[in-house]
Amino acid sequence: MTRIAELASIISEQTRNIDQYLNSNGIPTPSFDLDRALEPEFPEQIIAARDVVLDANMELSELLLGPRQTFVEYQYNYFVSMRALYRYKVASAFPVGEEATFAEVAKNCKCSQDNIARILRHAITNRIFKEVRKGVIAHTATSRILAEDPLFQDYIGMRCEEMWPAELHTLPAIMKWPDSQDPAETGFSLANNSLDTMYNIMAKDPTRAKRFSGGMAFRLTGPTLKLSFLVDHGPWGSLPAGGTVVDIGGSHGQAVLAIAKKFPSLHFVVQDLPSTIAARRPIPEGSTTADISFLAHDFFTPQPVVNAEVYLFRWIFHNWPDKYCLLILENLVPALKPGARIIINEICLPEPNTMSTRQERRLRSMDIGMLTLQNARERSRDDWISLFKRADERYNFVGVTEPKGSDLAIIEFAWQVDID
Ligand SMILES: C[S@@+](CC[C@H](N)C(=O)[O-])C[C@H]1O[C@@H](n2cnc3c(N)ncnc32)[C@H](O)[C@@H]1O
Repeated sequence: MTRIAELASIISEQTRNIDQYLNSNGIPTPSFDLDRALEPEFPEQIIAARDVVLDANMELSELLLGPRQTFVEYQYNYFVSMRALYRYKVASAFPVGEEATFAEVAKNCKCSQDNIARILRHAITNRIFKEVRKGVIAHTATSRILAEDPLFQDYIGMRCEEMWPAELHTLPAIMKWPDSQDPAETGFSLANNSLDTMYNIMAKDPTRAKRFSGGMAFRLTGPTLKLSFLVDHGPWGSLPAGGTVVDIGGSHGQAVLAIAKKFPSLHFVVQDLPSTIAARRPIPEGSTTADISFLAHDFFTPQPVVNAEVYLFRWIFHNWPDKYCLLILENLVPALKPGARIIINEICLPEPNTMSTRQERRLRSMDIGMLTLQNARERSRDDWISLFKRADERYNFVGVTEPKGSDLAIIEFAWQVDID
């Protein structure tokens, strides 16, 4: 059997499994119709089947296109129409469920009719709106989310207005500052005509900062970043009752709250910068009986909570070049008791050829994204071990758990003792 026939057969077999699941659960077939704005919550085996289909489907398409056409067909100007939809607020130019002519949309968006028609017809090829009759459009599920979900709007804004220009400047930044470990020498800095870091640039513009954090919040709702992976696969059940877990850079305490709901006998401390701690949302009343406290702490200074059982870092180190990660880890050392566990919840980049190309592409894209924004990086298992050992030889690597379906692994170190 040729590879393309093999792929077609994988797709056929797994699609049949998904189809059977949808039928037996009364779930309508996937579509971009208006009423399909929300993806159903699939069980683990259906998510796995879907991944197999998507991986095989991507390989099949690329094989059939061939090396040159795969590149030519790549949508290198995807963000031109997407950015225009965002800037002109096209999705809000007419009500969901109704129709509008190009002329009406152009008038409401204060854009020329010719441009709006070209932008829309490009976007329509990505299933954002549909042209129901010549020159008349209606919403699809995608344009509906764009009209109704403020966090999705922020995400699109962040992609088009922040990431895209910064990506264009990433290579010039690498050439200007080779191997820089300075978060102010990046594509993002160049795109902003600045010699400052992304965080400082954002801090000067509350509107952009709010959009960025909304975009990040949207990303965090994605199925591959669910907190349940950390709750179900972390070491929480093996900790003594009353044991302390410190979530460093824990933002508003989302991760801690998820863990606390299942392990209420633990004591939790959420640390973040003073501004984040001051702006935090209160823990919803009745959501957990666990003891959760918040503490302003800069992780580049010595850790004030000593002798905790666990120090958790979720999505922290990938924001920083090695030089800064070493500082964070060195500042943790004086607080550690023998056997203290350091839990990292982040991407663990795969060894070559151990993951499907589609999934590896997603992780490698995140790595390039971190380079673009902060001269930071995603790390492999060897990178993690080397980083911790460079910080202090007494950090012992325990292991990596990679929950199925999760982009983030659980990487564990123990202080001074060997844990198998
Ligand atoms: C990518 S977010 C991760 C938030 C959270 N751990 C999560 O998983 O959603 C990075 C967090 O690090 C915090 N942070 C940045 N610099 C910090 C510092 N010097 N000290 C403490 N927290 C910091 C940010 O405020 C932000 O909440």
